[in-house]
Amino acid sequence: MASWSELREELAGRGLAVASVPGKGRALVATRSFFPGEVIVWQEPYVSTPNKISEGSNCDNCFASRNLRKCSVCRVAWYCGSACQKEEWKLHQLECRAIAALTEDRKKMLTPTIRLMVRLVLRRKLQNEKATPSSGTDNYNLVDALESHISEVDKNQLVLYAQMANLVQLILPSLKLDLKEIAHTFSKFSCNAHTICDPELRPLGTGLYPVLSIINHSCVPSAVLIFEGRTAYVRALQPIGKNEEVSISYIETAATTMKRQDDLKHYYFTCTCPRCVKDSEEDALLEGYRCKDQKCDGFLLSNSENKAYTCQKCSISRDGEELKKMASEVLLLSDKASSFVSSGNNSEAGSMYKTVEEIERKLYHPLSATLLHTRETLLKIYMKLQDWQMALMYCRLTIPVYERVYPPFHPMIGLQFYTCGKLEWLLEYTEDALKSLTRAADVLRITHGTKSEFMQELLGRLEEARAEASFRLSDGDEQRIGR
Ligand SMILES: C[S@@+](CC[C@H](N)C(=O)[O-])C[C@H]1O[C@@H](n2cnc3c(N)ncnc32)[C@H](O)[C@@H]1O
Repeated sequence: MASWSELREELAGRGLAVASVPGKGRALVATRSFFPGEVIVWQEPYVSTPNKISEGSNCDNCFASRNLRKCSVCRVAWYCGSACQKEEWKLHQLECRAIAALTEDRKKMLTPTIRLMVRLVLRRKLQNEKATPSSGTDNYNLVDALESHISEVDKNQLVLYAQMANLVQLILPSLKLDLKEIAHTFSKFSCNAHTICDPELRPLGTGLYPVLSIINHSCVPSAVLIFEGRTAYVRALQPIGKNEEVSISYIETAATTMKRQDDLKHYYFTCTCPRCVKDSEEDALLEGYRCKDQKCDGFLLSNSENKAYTCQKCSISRDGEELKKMASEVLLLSDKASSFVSSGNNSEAGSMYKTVEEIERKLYHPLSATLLHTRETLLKIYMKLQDWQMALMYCRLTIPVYERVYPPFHPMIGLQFYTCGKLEWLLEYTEDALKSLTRAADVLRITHGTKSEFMQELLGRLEEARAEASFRLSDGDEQRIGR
């Protein structure tokens, strides 16, 4: 199996090194500078699986979602064509035999996590037997070295991991597995496996990328992880200097410090990034109430026992009881609205969420995360209802908040401008569409590169909007000079 010196060599060739950082463990560090948008590192998964097993949502090999055909033997794996089937064959043939022998009830227990482990065991076996090649960045030693936090995992979780290990043994009866090691590896999955997403950040599957797993978290990350198919690319979001650590975000960062720390709990560390140790103003904006004076953008802090909340900008106070009453009304209505969403009644859900948004506007700061999420929900609902005008209105309202909570080159900002641009194009607001698509391309060029089908489509739309805008301009000029 490939050695650590091979990994060091491969990383050195890319301008990277593995360092040990007190309190963080291993870290990926730049040994040269990287410019925004530059690919720092990319990797194919050691193992991966689509999220929807048996339903055929994505090709097992390239994660494409078109022209899928089921493996006729195991009826679990899906491929978009014979090339992908061939590429996966050595691994799948072992998996296929094992799955095909399962009863229908056992097959139902084949969750993405269990399947990922089955594939991991088999991939290791293939490399050990030299049936498939290994390299400095593609070998089981890298999986072995992953952080597991096993001594901190709670008892109930350990029992669950042990049961899951037993299930893996039942699926692979011909192999004598070390069940303790398998349970330990499930714990590694929990803090190292990556969710494979499409270009619009919708989750498609799970993969283990042991080199990318060396990268630590920051709530103000210097890099971003984006997938093309199941290939993972880490690109710089800002200039990264020599000897600087490369960081990505493991969580949704448009949230208060408390929420972010809570989301990071299953990684067993407390983030000490600049955003987490800063004062509470940003949190007060994200979760706080708005000033009574609708023109004031100050944030409110409570006095003793939350009886009143005082604006830190103009000193006007709001009554705590009245705010509490409004907040519980919002909760009640949101519950009802979400049950309409679950039952597919989008039209009722839309009108109820609109009422929620109106109350929230009076209650929360314009940059509040709660208000943002309501507007995101309204955007989705009106997209489903094909009410483009309403969808555009809510999309536009989310952008100032995105620009406040995300760094300038965050994919979420680019994607929201893209949605805005597409809606404006549909509604024939050509000038606005051109502006939004330009902003989208400026951001997504950095986070997604320019080569993928997704980016080519965006750049094509941008060209189209540019041509249409200049045609309209020249047409207007011609009309003005009386032709
Ligand atoms: C995906 S691994 C990252 C690489 C890891 N440092 C290692 O040594 O393998 C995730 C784990 O790294 C550590 N980690 C990541 N980001 C951190 C941070 N900002 N501060 C402290 N520890 C961090 C935590 O132990 C976390 O569970």
